Amino acid sequence: MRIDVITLFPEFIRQCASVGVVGRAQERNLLTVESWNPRDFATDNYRTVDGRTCGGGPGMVMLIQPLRAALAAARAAAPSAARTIYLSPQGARLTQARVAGLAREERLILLCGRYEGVDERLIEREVDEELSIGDYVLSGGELGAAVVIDAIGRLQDGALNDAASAEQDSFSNGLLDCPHYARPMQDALGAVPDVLQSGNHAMIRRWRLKQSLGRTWLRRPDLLARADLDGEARQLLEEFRREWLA
Ligand SMILES: NC(=O)c1ccc(NCc2ccccc2)nc1
Repeated sequence: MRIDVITLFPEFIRQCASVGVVGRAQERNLLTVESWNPRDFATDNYRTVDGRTCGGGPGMVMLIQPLRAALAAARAAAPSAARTIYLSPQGARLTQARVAGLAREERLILLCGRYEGVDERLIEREVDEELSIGDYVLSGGELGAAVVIDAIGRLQDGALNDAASAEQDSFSNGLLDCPHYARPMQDALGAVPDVLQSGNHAMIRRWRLKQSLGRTWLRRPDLLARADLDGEARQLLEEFRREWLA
């Protein structure tokens, strides 16, 4: 998969995509992340990329011309068509389900706004989808792009050493994740739950599912309301609730 990022801070994106699982995915040629700086495509002597807001008001808006030229260069850099995504507070909320869909695309172009954002005409004409990583305003779309790159990168086949861990992630089944423990089994902070030391994998699977259901019930009832629970899950949740309320 190839992701091209249009950003005034290419170094930031390059760094984010060079560490950890995403960096390894790039080394394994599972993912390519390239950045394009609109300032390199500005045609005036001052390399201007922003302009005053028409109609007055505070702040600046990113100009059409440098962005269109950078987008055209990014598109021309590889043969296949690319879905163009604009990171903005006005976008649809990013969810794991949406990430899973985007992870199957062959190419993405991520457009990062700065200042008050991008000229609306560019969004209408060149952007396929607006995405928001949450209901808050940042100084730029780059952190949103980094989030999208990370969430998608780790889902590329071969990126995670143990593919199962992507399946068992929080949200991959619509529930929160269960608790995790490592050695020592006994520590000043407490003991690892006995079931995890039992070696009984059926019991361990049930315990983990029960913990995920219980945590989702306690912390994110909104997710639980949307989850499609089978018979076993409903029974385990009931057990958890009974024990919790006892
Ligand atoms: N919540 C998000 O995903 C997000 C994305 C970008 C951003 N800041 C840049 C910007 C500001 C205004 C209009 C368009 C882009 N802040 C938050």
